[in-house]
Amino acid sequence: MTKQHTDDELTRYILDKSSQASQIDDFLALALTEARAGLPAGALAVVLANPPQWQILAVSGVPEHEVPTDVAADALDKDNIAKWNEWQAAPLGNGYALVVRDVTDTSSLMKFASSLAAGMNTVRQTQTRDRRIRRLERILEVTHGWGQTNNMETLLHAMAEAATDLLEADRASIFLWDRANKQLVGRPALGVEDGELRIPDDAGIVGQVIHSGETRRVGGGLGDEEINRSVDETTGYKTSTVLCVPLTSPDGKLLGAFEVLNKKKGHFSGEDERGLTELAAHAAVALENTQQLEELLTKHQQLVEQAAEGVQMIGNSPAIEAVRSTTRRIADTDLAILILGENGTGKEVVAQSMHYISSRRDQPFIAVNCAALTETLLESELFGHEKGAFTDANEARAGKFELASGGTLFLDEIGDMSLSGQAKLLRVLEDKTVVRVGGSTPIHTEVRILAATNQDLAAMVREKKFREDLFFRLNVVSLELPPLRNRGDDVMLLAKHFLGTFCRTMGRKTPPFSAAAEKRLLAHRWPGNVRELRNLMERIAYLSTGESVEVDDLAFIESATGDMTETVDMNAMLSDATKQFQQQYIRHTIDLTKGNMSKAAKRLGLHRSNLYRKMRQLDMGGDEEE
Ligand SMILES: Nc1ncnc2c1ncn2[C@@H]1O[C@H](COP(=O)(O)OP(=O)(O)OP(=O)(O)O)[C@@H](O)[C@H]1O
Repeated sequence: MTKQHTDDELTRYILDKSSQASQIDDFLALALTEARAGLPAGALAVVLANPPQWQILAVSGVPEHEVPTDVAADALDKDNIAKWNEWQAAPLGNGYALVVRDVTDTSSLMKFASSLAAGMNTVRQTQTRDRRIRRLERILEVTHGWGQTNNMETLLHAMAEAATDLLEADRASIFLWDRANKQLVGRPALGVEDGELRIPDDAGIVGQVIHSGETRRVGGGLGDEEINRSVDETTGYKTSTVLCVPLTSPDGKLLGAFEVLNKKKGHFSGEDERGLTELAAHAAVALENTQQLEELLTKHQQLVEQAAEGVQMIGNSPAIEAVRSTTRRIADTDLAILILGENGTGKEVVAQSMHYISSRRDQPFIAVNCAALTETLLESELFGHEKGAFTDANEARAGKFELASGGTLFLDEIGDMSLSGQAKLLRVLEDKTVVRVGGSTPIHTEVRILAATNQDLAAMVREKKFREDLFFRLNVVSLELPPLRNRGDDVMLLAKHFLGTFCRTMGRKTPPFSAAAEKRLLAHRWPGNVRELRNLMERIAYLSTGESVEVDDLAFIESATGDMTETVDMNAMLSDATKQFQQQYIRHTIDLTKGNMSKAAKRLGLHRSNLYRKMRQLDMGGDEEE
């Protein structure tokens, strides 16, 4: 048999085996054994350069540790046969090399090396095809049940689970595109309170996929800076690798994006990309079939609308009209606003209405009462803390400034904030960043601040209890809510509104107010303002039993028959002081006569109709006649 003949036989053998093999190891074992006899060779090995190491894939006639890798490195470097003593090496492409000992015929060696390289390629293709088939089978297996379920939540969970499993990732989320609100709704959003993550539709990698309709693979040193860290901050999760594909329905409608995070080993591959694309195609069909898709997207909208409807600022008095119109005018600015007024005058109501008529309405409204927490707790509540920042800080936590980002943060009782808290607040207002307690990294936040107080902040500035720079910053626009006693007939509007609401929840018909009861309500000083009135109406709804609300039902009104304990503001102008005194004196007299206006007028030496006129002049309400 000629040498040429043996070489050809070896080549045929190699190609034959490569078309049957499904595993590279099996193929190499057969090929090397055959070549040892055919070439012939004393020993053979196939190695892979995997810097800084070498991987020995197969050996014949030599233990693994005796395979010389330097000669293989030489061969790869010059892309040609290399020699070292009785050893030779030939490159096989893609970092693979064949290493042989005691081969005399270099031309046979080269022929064998090239058929071995071709054979390895064939086996690799078979392996890829097999993996693809297995992946498709697995996809069919997991997606089989999807068509049956009509429950969006279950479906989304199943999809995320299938993706994490199939792609060996740590997490997966499906982002549905809420076009109307330019938002992406992430489900399931593990680690987020109430399981829903909403981000602007142009944020981060998912945003790019939505807008370009193209797959993105990021992380592990490639485009890391594009990962949206603010989402990580919300979830407390550290994203290192991301694969995100568009979620497109069969008729080409872009429904959202399917994202997997953190490949357990290494980075997401092109094969992972194909796998997720296939899974996404199935997911899109299943999702389209659930009627809940629309519901999910509209649910949030409905919740926002409900919340917005719940915030009603009742009142027609000129002072309230003025507040309402200023609120509308400044709602869509990002200005920090100071809302002033006694306790219970509706400062939070104003803050909420401003939020719900602004373009921030789809984002959170968060209220914090600065007087309710100790100095340390308040700072960690507002600015968040890093792990170990203080004894109980077992893990890092985002503060309200971060959580409210994109929305509104209402800081009630701002006068009670510590000076160091005030310094941090100023920083948020000036450069839109917060630094967590115990941390040093500034975190960006797009929050709008509305602050409220019933204290005299200017006086506090003089006493050095409140930072002057912060005061000026907050005081650019301020809104003043008048006490209820100065809102005239609004008292009755509010009383009827509250009584109606409470009676409806109790399933009870709302009783009307007797004329005497109305007068009594209008004459009261309302030291607790709207809150006091609301509480009173709640008690009446539960406790009164008559067809109408009578003066006797109002016995709960504080100091209704009490002494005249009110005082006139000694800093007021004479005309205001006189007005205040007259209001108080009339109220006191009406209280004494238990709301009997004729008796009250008599005691005051006035005709009854003159008393009503006087009350109207003094903004005390007072529509005519019982
Ligand atoms: N104009 C209004 N229309 C309807 N309800 C109101 C109005 N003003 C206040 N309320 C109701 O009165 C109660 C007290 O209002 P709110 O909490 O807004 O007052 P506040 O000034 O923020 O009080 P505090 O200073 O004590 O925090 C709430 O139940 C609120 O819904």
